[in-house]
Amino acid sequence: MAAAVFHQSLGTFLTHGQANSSSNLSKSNSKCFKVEVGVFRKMSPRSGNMNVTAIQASSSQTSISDPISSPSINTTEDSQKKQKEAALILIRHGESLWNEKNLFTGCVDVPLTKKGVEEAIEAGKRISNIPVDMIYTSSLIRAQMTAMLAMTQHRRKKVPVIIHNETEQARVWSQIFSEETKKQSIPVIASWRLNERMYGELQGLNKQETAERYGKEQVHKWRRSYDIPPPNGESLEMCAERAVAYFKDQIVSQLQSGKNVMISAHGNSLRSIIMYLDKLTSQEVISLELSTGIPMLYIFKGGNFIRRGSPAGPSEAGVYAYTRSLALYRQKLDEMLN
Ligand SMILES: O=C(O)[C@H](O)COP(=O)(O)O
Repeated sequence: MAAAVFHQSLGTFLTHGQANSSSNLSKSNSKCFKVEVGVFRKMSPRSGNMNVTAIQASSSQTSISDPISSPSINTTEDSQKKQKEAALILIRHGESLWNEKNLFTGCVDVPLTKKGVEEAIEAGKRISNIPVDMIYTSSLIRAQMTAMLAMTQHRRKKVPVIIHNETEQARVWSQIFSEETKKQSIPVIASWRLNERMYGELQGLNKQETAERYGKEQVHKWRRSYDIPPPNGESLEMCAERAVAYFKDQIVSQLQSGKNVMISAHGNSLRSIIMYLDKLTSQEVISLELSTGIPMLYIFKGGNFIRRGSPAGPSEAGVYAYTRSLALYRQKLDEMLN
């Protein structure tokens, strides 16, 4: 399987990067969704029905403008639309050198592997049509590399610029003095609050060997339970206390003002944010797995987060593009280039 997000409540893997994954998705989840024409209704996870993942969108499903066919994105009408909706892209970093070695990583700062670099570039292709106004990353290099590599694929060719506010001097020395250049930049804000959960005394240990030593069940509890921390490390609950708080304090206001936001972070900091966005219970979050390098799209509208699922490929229009016409345009372009 190329990549997957597993969701217990869906009872299935949502596969990506496969030509027919959208239809698989529709079939496998047809019992779980209530899909109305042009609308994805979010069902209560607690009722046993499931949160909605996008299957397909049409141009009537969102009023966010098509950035290719409507380049005049700054008109009054468009900005009114933007006040109502914004896109939120979440991406777990690409494979790191310690993912490859199957070591607990947590807050140890290791870079991407070559495969991780490729995953980040591939992720960038999948979101290349979605205008990005702000980028948030953790303070760890694997998340920052992923964000930067993904943005190399973006159609708008804006330049991601890391904001340095750690000291007054850093802020002053990194100023930009051209309004035009600022417009062509995307601020990148790094915060340790989006870091991977601190894995305590498991950091640097091999996951397989740890399971053999302490038992699979115990290690699974450390890795996936909501409130059981690994020895001297953070539980998901503790990780949520900083990551979700940061999301609510710093990021939601950007979305409310209509800015499209990308967050490049980690398996567990993103699990805690997704738990919040999808209103998952502490039981449901146990089965939430995020693959490396797969962007996930939410639309923020009327104060709600509507999950659009993960970008699956050019033929799966609405999953990753705002409008069907944009997706078809993108598909044609991809076909011409390949
Ligand atoms: O920190 C790590 O080791 C991984 O990035 C996430 O690990 P997990 O899948 O054990 O939570």
